[in-house]
Amino acid sequence: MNSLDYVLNNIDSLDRESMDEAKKRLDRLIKPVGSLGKMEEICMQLAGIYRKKELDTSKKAIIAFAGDHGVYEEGVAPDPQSITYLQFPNFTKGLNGVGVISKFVGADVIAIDVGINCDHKLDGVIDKKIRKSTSNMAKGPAMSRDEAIKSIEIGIEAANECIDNGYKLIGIGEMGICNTTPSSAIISVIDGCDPAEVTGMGAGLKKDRIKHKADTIRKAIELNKPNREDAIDILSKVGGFEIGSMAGVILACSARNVPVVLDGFISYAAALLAYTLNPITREYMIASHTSAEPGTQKALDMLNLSTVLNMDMRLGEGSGAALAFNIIEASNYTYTNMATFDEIDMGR
Ligand SMILES: O=C(O)c1ccc[n+]([C@@H]2O[C@H](COP(=O)([O-])O)[C@@H](O)[C@H]2O)c1
Ligand SMILES: Cc1cc2nc[nH]c2cc1C
Repeated sequence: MNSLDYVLNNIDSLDRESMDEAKKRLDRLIKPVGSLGKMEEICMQLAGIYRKKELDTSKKAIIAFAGDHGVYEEGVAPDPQSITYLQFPNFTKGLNGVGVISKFVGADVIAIDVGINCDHKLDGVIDKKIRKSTSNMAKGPAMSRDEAIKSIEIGIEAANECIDNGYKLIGIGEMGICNTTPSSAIISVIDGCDPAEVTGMGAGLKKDRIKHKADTIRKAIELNKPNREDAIDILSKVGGFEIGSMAGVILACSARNVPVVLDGFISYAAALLAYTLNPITREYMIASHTSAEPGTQKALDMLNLSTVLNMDMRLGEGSGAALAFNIIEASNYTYTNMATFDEIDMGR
């Protein structure tokens, strides 16, 4: 049930009949046909995912993973690596961006350490540490193939546990100083573009260091030669533990008929890995917001997804996914509670 092979073999396309039923209801609501725009698309997608026209998005969670990155030593991130372990416990205390927004929207946050570079136990954090940080991808593969699969299976297990506990809407989040570097690498490999096209400031890298960051990514790709058609190869050579786990959540949600809400730039890299493993997964994704990181549009284009919100956010953590929960729930509430032309005489 938690194995990658099992999940990959159990992902089906959305249920067209339920989507058609939802569309029929949407077209009977007292409004011009299609006038609720993306709210309507979301409701039809939810109906296709849940395989029924009655939608329940009330119990929701952000599953966030944290890990550190060996490539940090190349000077590609602006902040001390210790921020990863200092910030992660704040996720479940309602103190940081994702914590506060989740509190506001009534979502739970689950925080899982898959590779933070610290030895001590972190308050409110589930310990699934694979290793204290990946290896430096500018010098060799970031992780072994077995570790890559393990990172995905940790994500699958976490999502399955949430779904067993009744969660109906799941968002993905992350924390990892330096993780825009492997994210840009993954997006560049899958797109086939030069890393410079998809590399940006991350958490605030100075403009004159961005070229060095792109050069480092190019060096890592040239050295490791990831196969762009093999997601496990890409993850193991230029990825990160938390990125693999986020991909695992996407795969499990797709196999269990639960919508999965993407967050920012790092989540797009995870989504592209899941999509490369099984393209049907994109039908289960809701892209919450357009990250300010360059490379965003390329990633979203490859996934053929458009975002719910455009807020110039680049915090990560799951903050954008949590914020979009409100829009998704409002869409469902409107679809469920608006009157229809059959119920009210509107002269037609
Ligand atoms: O979500 C995004 O689009 C996003 C864009 C830039 C940075 N971040 C966050 O900042 C960290 C990575 O930035 P960096 O510069 O250290 O690679 C990591 O903890 C992410 O959560 C997140
Ligand atoms: C404080 C801080 C919080 C973050 N949350 C996600 N990435 C981050 C990076 C920093 C530096």
